[in-house]
Amino acid sequence: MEIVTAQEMYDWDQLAIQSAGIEGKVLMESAGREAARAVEGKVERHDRILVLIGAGNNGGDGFVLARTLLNRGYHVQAWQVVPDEKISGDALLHKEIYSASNYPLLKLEDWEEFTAAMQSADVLVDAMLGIGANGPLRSPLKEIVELANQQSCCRIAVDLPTGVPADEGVVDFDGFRADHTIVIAALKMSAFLQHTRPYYGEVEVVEIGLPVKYKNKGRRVVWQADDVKRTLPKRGADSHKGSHGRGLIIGGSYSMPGSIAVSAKAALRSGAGLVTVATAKSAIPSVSSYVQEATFLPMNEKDGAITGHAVEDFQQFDGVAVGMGIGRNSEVQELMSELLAELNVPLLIDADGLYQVKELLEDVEVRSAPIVLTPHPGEFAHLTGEPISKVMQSPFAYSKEFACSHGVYLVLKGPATIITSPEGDQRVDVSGNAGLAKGGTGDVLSGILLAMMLQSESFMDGLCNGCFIHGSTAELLTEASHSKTGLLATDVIEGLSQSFRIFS
Ligand SMILES: NC(=O)C1=CN([C@@H]2O[C@H](COP(=O)(O)OP(=O)(O)OC[C@H]3O[C@@H](n4cnc5c(N)ncnc54)[C@H](OP(=O)(O)O)[C@@H]3O)[C@@H](O)[C@H]2O)[C@@H](O)CC1
Ligand SMILES: [K+]
Repeated sequence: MEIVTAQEMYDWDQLAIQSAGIEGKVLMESAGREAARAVEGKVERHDRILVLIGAGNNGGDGFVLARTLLNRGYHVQAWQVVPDEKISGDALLHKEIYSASNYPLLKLEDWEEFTAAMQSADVLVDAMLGIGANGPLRSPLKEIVELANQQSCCRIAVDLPTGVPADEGVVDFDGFRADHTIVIAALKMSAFLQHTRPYYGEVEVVEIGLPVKYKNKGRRVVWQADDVKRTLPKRGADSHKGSHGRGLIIGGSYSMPGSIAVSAKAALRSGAGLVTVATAKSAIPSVSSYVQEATFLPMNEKDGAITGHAVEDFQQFDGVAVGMGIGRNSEVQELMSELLAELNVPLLIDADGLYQVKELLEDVEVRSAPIVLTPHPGEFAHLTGEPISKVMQSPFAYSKEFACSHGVYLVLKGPATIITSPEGDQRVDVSGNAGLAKGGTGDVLSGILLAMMLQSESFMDGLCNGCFIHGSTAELLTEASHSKTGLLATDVIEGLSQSFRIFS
């Protein structure tokens, strides 16, 4: 499913109109009718529905939606909240069709009357402003949004909640706080940003007949269950442990053995053929007691942390994950530098390894074997040298800039995880829930991703599948047996088998 900016949506729309000959008024009819159908799924027959209609094409959708719901016998009041002269083009045509259907159109002239109507509505439908939002909300939309947000009724937005920017990077806005947003044709970027996402409520996308042939080439999409089922590698009947890759996990220390233990176990549970753990000698007993299926490469240590360099021993592996619980001392920096320069296999870097990589970005750029970086927002801010708030206002742009300029796969973790390829393709994984907001879950993800790197033909598919499986496992567990409060990283590992049964 596509994720677009406002401009990309307009381009798609224009191509459909010019090249496929679908007229704008036809698209508007489809958009309004599909939105009406979606509204029907969220309201009761007896609900009093108030449709707020603005000046642009979003308002045009509102005229179609109001007419459609009235035709179907719903209790609807249509309120045009802008002066007549503001309405033109396709929206004006649909206003005329609405009026020709003999349905009453109310106009915002008396604020008291309008307030009373809002207060007695069970459902407010916002068709005031969509992707054409330009700058902070002006009167009267600003006051209407404020009033609408004070009501305790159900709020439904068409395409975008009024005032919420479609694109990333805009933080200063007032927005309609929707319980549901019915998105027209394609998801807008702001549905995935932490500062705009809460305005959307539940999201439903409706298809309006835009020819897919002209769409945005799929360079920014949501990765969904069907994609996982289509691309997750199957285990052949005649495969052996060597067919599924030999993975190495480097990290851990005497005082932090858990991170590497859960990574190793998660990699094995995700199908890696063989997993070896390279860690401080003193950490091996505790790691091995949790993950009996792994083999070990003992590393020299100082104060319980890795100091040894053994890159020649690492060349035999098909993929390496480094950084979990490894610590931040200068010897680790040397090891990271050596890994980047000498190890010629795919390398995933997480946690403390990311901290070290900040100083080694030039080595990252010249490395020919793939590199995967898996930061959370704080780690990504550190890598970019920008404040976390700035990075998270425009995570698509920052991710793309970073992945392309350094030639890495970037997995920017969060409620909407953005996975970016070195070529700038982006996919978003929205699986998972608040149960994952706990220590150790990132280490589990690193283990899953290593296993996917070992087994997938396409790196991007593998990384996206790994993120999806991780999040979906948390969802499955909290639906079936666990609470979000009590969920542990180790529970997620134990739940992986169930997820692979569903998605393989
Ligand atoms: N793309 C598609 O495939 C299809 C798209 N469709 C629909 O069209 C929508 C896009 O329509 P659009 O381009 O007319 O923009 P839209 O959001 O209605 O806003 C424009 C109006 O808002 C006003 N306005 C702007 N900023 C403002 C502010 N800060 N505060 C107050 N007012 C402000 C602006 O006023 P002006 O600046 O001109 O004075 C102008 O009157 C899209 O979201 C979808 O719903 C479907 O119908 C069919 C297929
Ligand atoms: K809207």
